[in-house]
Amino acid sequence: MVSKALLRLVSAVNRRRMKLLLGIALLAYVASVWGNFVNMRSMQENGELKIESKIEEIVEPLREKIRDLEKSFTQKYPPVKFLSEKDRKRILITGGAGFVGSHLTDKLMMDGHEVTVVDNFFTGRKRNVEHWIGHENFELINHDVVEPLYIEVDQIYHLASPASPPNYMYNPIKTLKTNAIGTLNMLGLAKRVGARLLLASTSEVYGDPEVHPQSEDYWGHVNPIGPRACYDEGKRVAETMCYAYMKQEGVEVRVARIFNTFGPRMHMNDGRVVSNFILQALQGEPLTGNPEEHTILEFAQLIKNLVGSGSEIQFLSEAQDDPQKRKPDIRKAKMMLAWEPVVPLEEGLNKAIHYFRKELEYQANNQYIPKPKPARIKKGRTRHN
Ligand SMILES: O=C(O)[C@H]1O[C@H](OP(=O)(O)OP(=O)(O)OC[C@H]2O[C@@H](n3ccc(=O)[nH]c3=O)[C@H](O)[C@@H]2O)[C@H](O)[C@@H](O)[C@@H]1O
Repeated sequence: MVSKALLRLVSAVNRRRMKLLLGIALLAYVASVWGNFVNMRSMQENGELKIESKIEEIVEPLREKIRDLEKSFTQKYPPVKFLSEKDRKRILITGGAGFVGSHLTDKLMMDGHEVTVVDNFFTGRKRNVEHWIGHENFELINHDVVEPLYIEVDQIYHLASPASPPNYMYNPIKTLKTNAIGTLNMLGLAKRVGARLLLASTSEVYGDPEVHPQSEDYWGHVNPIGPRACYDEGKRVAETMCYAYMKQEGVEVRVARIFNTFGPRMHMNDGRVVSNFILQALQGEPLTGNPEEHTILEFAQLIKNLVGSGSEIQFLSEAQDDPQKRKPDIRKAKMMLAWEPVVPLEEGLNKAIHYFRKELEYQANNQYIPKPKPARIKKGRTRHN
């Protein structure tokens, strides 16, 4: 009896235990299912976050591209003055994509005129005037002035010609054609439309000058068959043609004899002293100074210091017909035009250095670093210009 009662008691206890155990197991099961569910949820959320950030990584540069595109559609041009029809001139600038021409383009555009740039891009570059492309007052024509040009304009600035020795000596006959035939064509155009023409001439019309400084009435000292003659004589005949058209045809002409200039937008391969020295100093190469010209040596030292370069200064033999000394006598220009240079040497050099540093970076990014080369005459090659 006792044993039966004991068994019932034990089994009752066990049933309760079993129930308890079952309850606990059920709870554990529910908890684990819930846990898994929560885990999966958070994994899913994590996954969603990861996907979202991946999408963001891809989309953000696209958004940036769209913003750039939007900006380019609403492109802001440099500020342009409004000129009435009466005051607004139609101006042709030959060589307007070059170093000097593109700055003139900026000035005349900002003054509110309609500017047509004509350039064959031998030394000029589209980059120099790209900020005006699309502007209603601006037009860019790829044309060689050796070919006639028929357009209607009020003024002509005739700058088209290579201007640095390596460039104009590259193809001397082409340089002669550009200055002779090109200037003839522009004067013919000026005559037909009654436009005033300004010729960009050069200090090289003085050759290796025998007077110092050089004034407008000095006739010059040019070797007519030397390596620089294509440019020197080309510009001299261009000047002669301007005054012949003035006297014979009544064309209004102006001649500006530009001395050695330098600054932003100068071509990397220009080959003149300032760009050569700056590029050499920036690239840690020797500055090739002329021994006879003390001022050139000073110049080399100044550029070296401004660049902060470790380049040495190297003395080479001088180039044939290289002018020994040149300095403009600007008294007349000052008196009649109230003109005188306004940018001090160091400021101008710093601007040029800043520009060339950027150009070197640009070239390096495009895997091409040109080095200024000394001028040389190419022999035995047929050209078809
Ligand atoms: O050989 C001559 O006897 C004549 O040469 C020129 O007259 P022309 O050859 O008719 O030429 P221009 O009108 O002066 O024009 C010179 C060049 O400019 C070019 N041109 C003319 C006009 C124009 O709009 N665009 C243009 O490119 C023509 O190719 C032309 O060959 C002189 O102007 C005349 O005085 C001279 O008598």
